Amino acid sequence: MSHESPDPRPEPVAPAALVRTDGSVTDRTWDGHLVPEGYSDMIDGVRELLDRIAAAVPGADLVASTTKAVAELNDRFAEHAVAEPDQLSGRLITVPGRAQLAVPAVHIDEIGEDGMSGHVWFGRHFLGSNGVVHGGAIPMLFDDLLGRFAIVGGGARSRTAFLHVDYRSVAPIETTLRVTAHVERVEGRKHFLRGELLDGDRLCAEASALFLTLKDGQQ
Ligand SMILES: CCCCCCCCCCCCCCCC(=O)SCCNC(=O)CCNC(=O)[C@H](O)C(C)(C)COP(=O)(O)OP(=O)(O)OC[C@H]1O[C@@H](n2cnc3c(N)ncnc32)[C@H](O)[C@@H]1OP(=O)(O)O
Repeated sequence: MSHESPDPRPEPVAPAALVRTDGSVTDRTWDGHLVPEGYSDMIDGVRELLDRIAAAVPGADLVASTTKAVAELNDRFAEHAVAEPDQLSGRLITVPGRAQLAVPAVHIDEIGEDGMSGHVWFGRHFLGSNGVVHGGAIPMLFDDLLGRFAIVGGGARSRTAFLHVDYRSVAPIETTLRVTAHVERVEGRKHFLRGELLDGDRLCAEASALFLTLKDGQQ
C-alpha cells in the first residue's frame, strides 16, 4: 500500500450542492426542510478535518488552538440544536453519506429500480491499520446503502433485521473503490438485498441483508 502522495484526497467529483441523482438541484431535504447555503460544503470540510486530524501529529500550538476553536464551535452549534425530526444531518439524501459524518460518503453513479452503483473513498479517518479500511466502517457503509436502497426500491420505512458481511480481501484507504447494491428478492415486508465493495475488479467485501418494512405504528 503506497502513501507517497502528501495529499491523496481526490478532487470533489461534483460541486457539493444538493444534487439529485437525476442531476437537478434542490435546497430542501426530502421532507421539505430548507438547507442553508453551503451546508454540504461544511460537511465536506468537516470530513476532511477528520482525515487531517487522523493523519497528523500536531504541535502543542496547533493542539491548543484547535481545542479552543472546537470548544467555541461546540458552543455555537449547541445554540442551534433542534429536535430530531428537524435536524439536517442524516436527512440529506442527495449528499453523499446523507451528511451523517459516521457514514462513509458513497457517491451514487447509477441508480435504477433493482440496483445502484457508486464509488467511495475512505480517508485516514476510516483507517483500521496498515493502509486498510476499518472493518467496522464497511458494515456501516452497507447498512446505510442497502437501507437507503430498501426505501428507494419501493419499501417504506424499514429497519435492518440482519446484515451479514464477508471480508474477501483488504479494502485500501485513500483509493477510489466501487460499491454496488441490488435487491435480491422481496417477500411481503421482507426486502433481501446484496452489496459489494470492489477495488477495481477485486472483491473486497460482500454483504447480504434483510430489511423489514415497519408496520404502522412500529418504532
Ligand atoms: C424519497 C424518499 C427518500 C427517503 C430518504 C430516507 C433515507 C434514509 C436512509 C436510511 C438508511 C439507513 C438505514 C439504517 C437502518 C438501520 O440501521 S435500522 C437500525 C438497526 N436495526 C434495528 O434496530 C432493528 C431491531 N429489530 C427490530 O426492530 C425488529 O426485530 C424488526 C427487524 C423490525 C422485526 O420485527 P417485526 O417487525 O416484529 O418482525 P417479525 O414479525 O419478528 O418478523 C417478520 C418476518 O421477518 C423475519 N425476520 C425478522 N427478523 C429476522 C432476522 N434477523 N433474520 C431472518 N428473518 C427475520 C421473521 O422470521 C418473519 O418472517 P415470516 O414469518 O413473515 O416469513
